[in-house]
Amino acid sequence: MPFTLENQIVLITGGSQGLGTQFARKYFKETKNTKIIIVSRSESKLQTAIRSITSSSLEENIENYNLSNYSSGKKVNANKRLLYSPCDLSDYNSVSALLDILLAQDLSPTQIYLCAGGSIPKLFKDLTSKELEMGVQMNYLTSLYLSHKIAQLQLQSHLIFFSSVTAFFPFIGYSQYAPLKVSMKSLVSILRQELLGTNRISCVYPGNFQSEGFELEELTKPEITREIEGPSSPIPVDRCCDIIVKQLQYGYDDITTDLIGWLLMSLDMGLNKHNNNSIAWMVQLIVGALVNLIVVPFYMAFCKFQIKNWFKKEQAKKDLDNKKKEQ
Ligand SMILES: NC(=O)C1=CN([C@@H]2O[C@H](COP(=O)(O)OP(=O)(O)OC[C@H]3O[C@@H](n4cnc5c(N)ncnc54)[C@H](OP(=O)(O)O)[C@@H]3O)[C@@H](O)[C@H]2O)C=CC1
Ligand SMILES: CCCCCCCCCCCCCCCC(=O)[C@@H](N)CO
Repeated sequence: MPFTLENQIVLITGGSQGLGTQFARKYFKETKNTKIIIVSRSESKLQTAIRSITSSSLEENIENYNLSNYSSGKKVNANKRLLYSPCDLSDYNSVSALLDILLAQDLSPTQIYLCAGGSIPKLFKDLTSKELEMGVQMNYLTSLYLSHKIAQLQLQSHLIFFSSVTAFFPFIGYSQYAPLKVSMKSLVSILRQELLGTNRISCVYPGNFQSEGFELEELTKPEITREIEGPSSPIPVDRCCDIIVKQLQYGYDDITTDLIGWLLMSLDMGLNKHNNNSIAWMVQLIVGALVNLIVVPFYMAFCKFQIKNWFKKEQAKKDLDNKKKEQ
């Protein structure tokens, strides 16, 4: 079935900012009949997103957009195309309640963008237990619980998961985040087998793009992490959104958003990238095999040198600070 924006019911998690809001904006502006529901924990952020998408004045009663205000007795107005619903998707019961409301309002989603996620880049030893827990909740449980409910309800939604380039190459500074994005890749592979024939399942592996989340992670990102991810300079969020939609329209289901992401995915083809036998896939497979053989051993030696050097510089800085304190 061809991928279209029109005549859909689109559920977007992580829709209160960043890429999620951008998808909602694109559907709202480029379609006439598609209904869009944005979900995240914070009602105020969702309302801000609604106002920015509809460029509606502050006076308009924003509560009219709140799906939670409608019960089975009070139906959503048929011409209401944009709605929001506060929901902590890392809480299973909240996810169940969200789906109950959607089904009661005849809003069974045809497309679901599982954008909720985010990272706190730090060295592993510097992370707090709360930050570790948040990493699992935001980057795995939010997608796990929602896709589990979709599978149990046997809804035939097109599921679009969001992993990251770090799933192909987890590296220093992303211990709170990358392991969960690798888990996302693994879950997608299994669901493609278990939901074969009922759900189209896509997985996006973005490189860096500008968003509120990206700005936040820059605050704690170790310099060595920034150095390694240098080749993935952040692209505008609208460009990232358009790249993803274009590839979905081409029929691709393993999607990257920049060249380095494509290259790193080529190194990770394995048993799970054979779901769209095409020339593009063949080229990527051959490039990956050659680069794995010829470039990767040298790059990994260089990367190890970079990291060792960085630790030496950090230690020198600490020794200098200690000397100053002693004087
Ligand atoms: N920006 C980048 O460079 C990259 C991002 N990605 C991935 O792309 C996706 C979108 O990224 P980006 O736009 O930067 O995201 P942001 O960090 O800007 O926004 C994250 C969104 O997730 C929501 N969210 C977080 N936790 C929960 C929860 N428990 N339940 C419901 N909603 C939740 C937040 O809303 P609220 O706080 O209201 O809950 C917010 O809307 C993420 O999965 C991210 O990991 C991948 C590679 C690069
Ligand atoms: C042949 C070998 C060449 C290897 C080159 C290595 C280059 C690594 C680029 C990594 C880019 C990581 C982007 C992370 C985006 C993300 O998920 C975070 N912003 C969190 O949101």
